[in-house]
Amino acid sequence: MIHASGLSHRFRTKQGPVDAVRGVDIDIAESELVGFLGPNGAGKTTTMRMLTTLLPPTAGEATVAGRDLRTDPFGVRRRIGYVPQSGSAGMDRRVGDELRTQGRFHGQSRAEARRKCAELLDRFDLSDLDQRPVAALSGGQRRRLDIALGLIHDPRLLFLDEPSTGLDPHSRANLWEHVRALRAGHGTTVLISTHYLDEADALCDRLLVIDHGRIVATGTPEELKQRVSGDLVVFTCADPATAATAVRAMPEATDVRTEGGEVRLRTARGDTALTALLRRLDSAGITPLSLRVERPSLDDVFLELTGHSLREASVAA
Ligand SMILES: Nc1ncnc2c1ncn2[C@@H]1O[C@H](COP(=O)(O)OP(=O)(O)OP(=O)(O)O)[C@@H](O)[C@H]1O
Repeated sequence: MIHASGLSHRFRTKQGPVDAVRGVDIDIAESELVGFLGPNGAGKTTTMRMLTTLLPPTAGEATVAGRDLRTDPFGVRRRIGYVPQSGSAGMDRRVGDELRTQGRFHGQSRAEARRKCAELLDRFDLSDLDQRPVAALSGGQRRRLDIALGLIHDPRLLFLDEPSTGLDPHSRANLWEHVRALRAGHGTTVLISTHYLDEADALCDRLLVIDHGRIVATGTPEELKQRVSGDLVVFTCADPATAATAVRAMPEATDVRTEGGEVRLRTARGDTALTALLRRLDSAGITPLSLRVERPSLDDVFLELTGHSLREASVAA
């Protein structure tokens, strides 16, 4: 659904050139739900603006929804939906009119546009605001309208640039429910950037991690977490030093340490290594008193890949 190679964008500023995106390759299959993660200024929005034809690449090429970005930008636009970070609704328009007009613009009949508008107003808790001017909406309400506008024509490919930012938990849950329903019902492909790592972890099939304009990792959330440093297994027993010596002989265990009366070790898959660990301890005559497995989080992945925590970066922004 998206094939991009060597996609780059250089902004020219008075202070000199800014290489916002540096030779990005992206392949996204039909119906994939892909999370686009990266710290502030990593190049997510610039990449999305190129893929949605809003910004010409300075190098590279891409096919988006089966159409060439450079030679058929209108073909691309007809097939995609884009929810930018900043609002796309006209301030002097009424909420319902804006949605219905957008539906008509995409070729829907009057009745179809009315039906889709009612469905989306309901989905995003905007039904009471049908006649309200956009300028009189709160920030969260406006954000929900932006998302509804991007979804009005049931696009085959949907780009969502930090759609959850500014939404309350209830609206976030509604948004994700809608995104999943779109995929289940229509096979919609979705590229979504988010700073909510828990969302990305739970809901995306695959993640792309970008930093300083380059893709630094791609994989399922599970694959990325495994790549980092494996699970942490922590156990206590009567004699931690002897236990640590016994565990060091295990090929599955790395970085075996004793700390505060606990034995801590890293292993690629904590769940499968547990049986081997328990056998090993048993044969050494050691009985564990407590044992736990800690899986790496996506924030650990971030820290390892980019040198900083996404959580800290987004709080600071
Ligand atoms: N119009 C512009 N002119 C000059 N530099 C720009 C412009 N737009 C973006 N940049 C720079 O390009 C780089 C990438 O910005 P971009 O907005 O793509 O990052 P991002 O990953 O979307 O960040 P965020 O998470 O904060 O939205 C940054 O260094 C940014 O300052």
